[in-house]
Amino acid sequence: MYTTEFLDLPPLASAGGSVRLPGSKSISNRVLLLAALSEGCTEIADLLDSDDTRVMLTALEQLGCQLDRLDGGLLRVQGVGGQLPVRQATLFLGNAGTAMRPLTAALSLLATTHGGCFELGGIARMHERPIGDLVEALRQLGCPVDCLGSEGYPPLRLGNGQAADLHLDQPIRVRGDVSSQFLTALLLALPLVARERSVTIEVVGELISKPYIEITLNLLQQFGVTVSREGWSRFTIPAGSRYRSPGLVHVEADASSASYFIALGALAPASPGHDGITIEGVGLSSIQGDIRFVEAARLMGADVSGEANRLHIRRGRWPLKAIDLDCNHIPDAAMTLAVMAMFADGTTTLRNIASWRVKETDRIAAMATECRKLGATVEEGDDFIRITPPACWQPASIHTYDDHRVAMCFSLAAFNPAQLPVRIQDPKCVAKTFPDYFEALFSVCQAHPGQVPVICVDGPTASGKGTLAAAVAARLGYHLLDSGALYRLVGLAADKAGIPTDEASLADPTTADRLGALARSLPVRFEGESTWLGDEDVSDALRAESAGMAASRVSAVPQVRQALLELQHGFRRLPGLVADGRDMGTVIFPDAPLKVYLTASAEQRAQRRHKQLISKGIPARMEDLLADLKARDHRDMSRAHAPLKPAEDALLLDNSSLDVEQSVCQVLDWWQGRSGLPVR
Ligand SMILES: Nc1ncnc2c1ncn2[C@@H]1O[C@H](COP(=O)(O)OP(=O)(O)O)[C@@H](O)[C@H]1O
Ligand SMILES: Nc1ccn([C@@H]2O[C@H](COP(=O)(O)OP(=O)(O)O)[C@@H](O)[C@H]2O)c(=O)n1
Repeated sequence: MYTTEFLDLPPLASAGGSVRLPGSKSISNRVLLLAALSEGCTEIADLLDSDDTRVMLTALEQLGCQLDRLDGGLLRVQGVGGQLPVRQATLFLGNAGTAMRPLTAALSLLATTHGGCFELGGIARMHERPIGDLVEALRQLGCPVDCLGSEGYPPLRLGNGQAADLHLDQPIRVRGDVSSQFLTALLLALPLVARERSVTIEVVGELISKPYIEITLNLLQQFGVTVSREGWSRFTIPAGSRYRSPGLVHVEADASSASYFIALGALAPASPGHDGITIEGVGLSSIQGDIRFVEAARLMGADVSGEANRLHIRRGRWPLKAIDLDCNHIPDAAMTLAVMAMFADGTTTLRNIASWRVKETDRIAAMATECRKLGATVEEGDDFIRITPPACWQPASIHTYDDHRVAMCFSLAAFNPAQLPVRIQDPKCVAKTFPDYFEALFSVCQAHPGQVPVICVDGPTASGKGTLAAAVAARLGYHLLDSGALYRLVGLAADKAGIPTDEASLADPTTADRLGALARSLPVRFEGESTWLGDEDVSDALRAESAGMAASRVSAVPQVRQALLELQHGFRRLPGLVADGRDMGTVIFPDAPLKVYLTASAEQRAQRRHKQLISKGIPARMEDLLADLKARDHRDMSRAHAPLKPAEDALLLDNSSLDVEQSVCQVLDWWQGRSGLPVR
């Protein structure tokens, strides 16, 4: 997951390949609650691991439900059989509507029938999301529910510690035209109190987002409760209902998450050697309503085929076709249509989307504002949005409103025909449903040739290149290439293979060829902070001064430099790279948009290295370090092949009087200047 302040997406050119998506949020949180309330033990496969499921899991544990993680990613939930072991708890539910609404209903009923008291709250935005209609319905039933902040909004107190009877004789009336989650919450909760009598729910107003109710009914059935319904206005839970575990439940991949990859397949040219995008884990027989996004994407021109559990998407009609569509049945996935609309041949109108206004953020306003930043013309109303594609695309920094879907939608704008980069602010907001969204996106996308950005940091030893490069890479979410480590590895590997690396031996062409062959087939693996050579962790051995000296000697051998060239180019991957070494800007990445040549006085550098070694418990003498350092500088600068020198277009940074943070800020400033992106 990218936890950076922002993530810059370089202009993307093509896409192809296969992605497996994380489990559906709607199914995951419903299944968790049902498994927890059931009799018996449920094993759940492919459960989504995200912010919203994590708050549900924590809440269930607090309520006394036993959860065990099994091998193979299974979660075992020991059901409580409708009897909560805990009668009092304060639950923090973040911004997860799929946890807040059903838990409110279930805990209200249990608190009232058993005499408990629960407080439910979340982050500030959760306290702005209405829940009054559900509260009203629960009060009709005789449940004590107090709104602890504003009336009609969380946080809530459910129950007052006293057991009381519920009024189940009259149908329970609930509004269905603001959020279908209120009805879902009641449908999930009422079987707990329908052992002796049937319970009926009447929906007031036109029910929105019906497909989500279908998911609920489908899952209730899997857990042993068959609800009968008259149209979409009256639902009856039969007498004698009780939840029984079905044993094993598979969670489908998230159909709303699939919408980004369906859109990707529809708007990206196929990468060489690929025939579009394949999505694994969700297909045409999905129980999720958002699978009907496929129909909407087809209307816009996408070529989508599929099987029960897989989808395949190719770019069909191009440009995409503008549409005018009632999106009430796909409220979440419809946001993706708004971004597809920017690639269409005219004005697209998405209607009947009033529920967008009460989601993670006001999504109509958010989509309108951010589409406009990119140059689109947008009209918005209470329940619609109308988008005309940009005549002239603008570089934009997309604000994401702590809304995962805004972030995921706008990543697709990186396919803009003007080949402008797109900045996504706060990319970690995707953690709500799809923590590794950007990794998945990058795994199937390609940038235009030479457009994966590289920042080169070259300079003499101990100038702080490694420190600076790592910090800049971490701030930007870029990959890191410590090219010196590769030369150090060759030195170590030569030592192990018994190939001499003293200067006289290196002058012998046979030795040079052997070293080149060794460098070409280095069995190297980078795993987090560790570097492995074959089956040996050489992370510490690599940092020894002797390894640096050996690296300096072998790095003068042209065969070695040539052998490492391709390996180094392989590090240039989306979303970008920071590369440190001696010839990053001059030889390896001559087209890099930013090259920094980092220096400090020899004395300063020797002092830094001394401090660094001593702090690691490695004995060192200043005089020796200074002498070695000068020898290394001399050899690196005077060798015939790829000598250390600033690239012609490098920016010089003497950090003798700067601390690490100041150097990092300077480089980030330069980078911001070259990115062509607005800061906000
Ligand atoms: N700007 C700086 N000011 C002070 N010390 C620094 C600075 N940059 C790096 N250092 C310190 O100098 C030491 C050597 O830095 P390192 O990144 O290993 O250099 P290089 O990769 O150029 O050999 C480290 O202990 C690091 O913390
Ligand atoms: N791109 C590079 C990186 C390192 N090297 C060589 O490898 C040696 C060790 O590099 P390093 O970056 O790990 O060394 P330090 O600067 O960290 O001391 C350097 O002294 C260079 O001779 C190189 O020739 N080209």
